Amino acid sequence: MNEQQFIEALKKKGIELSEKQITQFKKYFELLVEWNEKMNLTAITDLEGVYLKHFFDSISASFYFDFSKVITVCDVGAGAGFPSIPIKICFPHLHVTIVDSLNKRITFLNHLSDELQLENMNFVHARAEEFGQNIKYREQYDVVTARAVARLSVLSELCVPLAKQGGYFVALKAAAGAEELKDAKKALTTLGVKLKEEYSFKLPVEESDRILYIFDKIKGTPKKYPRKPGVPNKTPIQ
Ligand SMILES: C[S@@+](CC[C@H](N)C(=O)[O-])C[C@H]1O[C@@H](n2cnc3c(N)ncnc32)[C@H](O)[C@@H]1O
Repeated sequence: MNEQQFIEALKKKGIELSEKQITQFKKYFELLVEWNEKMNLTAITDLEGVYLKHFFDSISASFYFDFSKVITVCDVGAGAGFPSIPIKICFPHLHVTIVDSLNKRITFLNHLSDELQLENMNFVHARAEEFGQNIKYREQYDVVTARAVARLSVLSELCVPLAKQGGYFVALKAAAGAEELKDAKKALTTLGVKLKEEYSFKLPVEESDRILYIFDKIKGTPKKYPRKPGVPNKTPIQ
């Protein structure tokens, strides 16, 4: 998907990018490729791949979940900024917190955010399970997002404690998400979340399967979260 196809595809979905936003995506691509030479950010570095598999794929969550109705977003394990930075570019009113356990990626994101002149961004170097235990951050976000971080059973333990009561947990998944959902049923019930909506669709061009899960965090759910949730990445914090 080249830049023009990206602009057209978003327009069809009701997102009309301004010149400023088009330039922000261009700069994002350039910085991603430049920094990827110094540190491992992504295996996808060709323009068409980045616009499709990172930018468009991230924004596809907003075709089903209305980000214009929320303010605070926490993106768990965003790596090089996915899905929250492309979403933030399209919905500039959002206040976005990214938590990632790899400090090099946080350094990249701080630089990226300055270069793109993004406002109301907060980057935190931490494990989500520890971040979520901090009373300052726990149950603070309207919506918690994650893509390609862990299986749903573990991911829900990382993300749900951060969502406000009455807020949402939005998981961007590939086809394997369906199996993961079955395994995660118990964890989701314990955490007090309910599957609100589920959308299966295909990423254009390569026609690969995607599933978007939107979970509701029910008001009045138990405040007791597992003290030691499963940790997907056993390596020491870096
Ligand atoms: C495979 S990458 C995916 C990055 C991005 N979400 C994407 O879709 O391209 C997984 C990211 O999650 C981070 N991560 C893994 N476990 C984590 C945890 N427990 N808390 C915070 N970040 C975590 C890793 O450092 C890495 O940047």
